[in-house]
Amino acid sequence: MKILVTPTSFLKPENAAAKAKLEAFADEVVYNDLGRPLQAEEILERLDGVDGYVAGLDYITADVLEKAPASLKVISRYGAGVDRVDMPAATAKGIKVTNTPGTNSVAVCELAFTLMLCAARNVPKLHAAVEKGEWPRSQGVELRGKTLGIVGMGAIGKNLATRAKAFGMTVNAYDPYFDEAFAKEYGIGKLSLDEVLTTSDFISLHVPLNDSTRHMIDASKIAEMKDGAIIINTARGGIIDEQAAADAVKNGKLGGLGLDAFEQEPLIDSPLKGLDNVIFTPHTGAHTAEAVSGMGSMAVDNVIAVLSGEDCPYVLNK
Ligand SMILES: NC(=O)C1=CN([C@@H]2O[C@H](COP(=O)(O)OP(=O)(O)OC[C@H]3O[C@@H](n4cnc5c(N)ncnc54)[C@H](O)[C@@H]3O)[C@@H](O)[C@H]2O)C=CC1
Ligand SMILES: O=C(O)CCC(=O)C(=O)O
Repeated sequence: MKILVTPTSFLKPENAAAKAKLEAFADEVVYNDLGRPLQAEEILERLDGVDGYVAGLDYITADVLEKAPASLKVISRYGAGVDRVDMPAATAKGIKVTNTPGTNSVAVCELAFTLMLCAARNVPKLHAAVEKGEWPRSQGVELRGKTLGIVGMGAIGKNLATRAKAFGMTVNAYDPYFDEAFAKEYGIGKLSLDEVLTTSDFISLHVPLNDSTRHMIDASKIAEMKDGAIIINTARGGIIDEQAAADAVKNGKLGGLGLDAFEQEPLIDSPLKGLDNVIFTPHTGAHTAEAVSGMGSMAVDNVIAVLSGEDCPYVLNK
């Protein structure tokens, strides 16, 4: 068996046991030598003879899957999102795709909360000012008493909701598969998407990127939001129309943005850069010691289970 492993954080010490397990199972394990997610051509150059592929945030397009060798049986996503895997093409080729749901939900929720607090108090700007020898006594807002609107109340959205309640926020959510029992237990309001967007001081996005969520936050949706609303996106670039969001920060409609995910990663040229109270992190929501270890061990278990012909509950395209 030959396995390709591309998430560079898989090689952190937290994954020593998972790495040893994989290396004991396989005849050959090839690691990502580029130190970043792979583009289509770069994937193909590394797929020769590969049976299992533990995949980071690589762009696994239909073209890659059509040209993939017949040996490839499983793509084991190291993480929750599968938007960068062309699922119909994988299914057509008989390649199973798995993911690691829930392994990084606390890590991402804590980053979303961090971005929300940083935007509320303008922390990055204050830090930069103090570094320069300035001492601005800026004024922010408290989260207490504010309304948080969560779009997508799955693993991450639910973790965020409970923490926001502890901070004294009113929490409402939109999710087509709304979990009524959870909402009742924690006092979360069930609203439509438009109601969430028009009534919230903070809006946090936790939906997968697909055809129904692409640009779900566009200029028209932003226009209906409360003046000064702050949007947090730790889900995927592409859910927000970045040009529309940048324009809305510039003209004062939005109070700020906290972003961990972008349409083009890494973020090089972007209308979002250089704006007041737009806070970036480099798609690092899942990068805590705990989540890296959780993603690594489940991704390894998934690839081994599929290649061993065992039942794997995390196969998304049965
Ligand atoms: N920044 C990062 O490093 C990470 C980002 N993510 C992103 O966050 C997303 C959510 O992750 P989880 O909460 O773990 O997934 P999840 O599958 O537990 O939750 C997603 C929720 O979104 C809901 N949903 C689907 N379509 C919707 C729509 N059109 N409107 C509203 N709700 C909708 C689903 O019903 C589900 O409850 C992932 O798909 C991934 O893209 C996930 C992990 C790490
Ligand atoms: O950081 C990673 O490698 C994966 C995080 C992520 O975006 C996901 O779980 O979908």
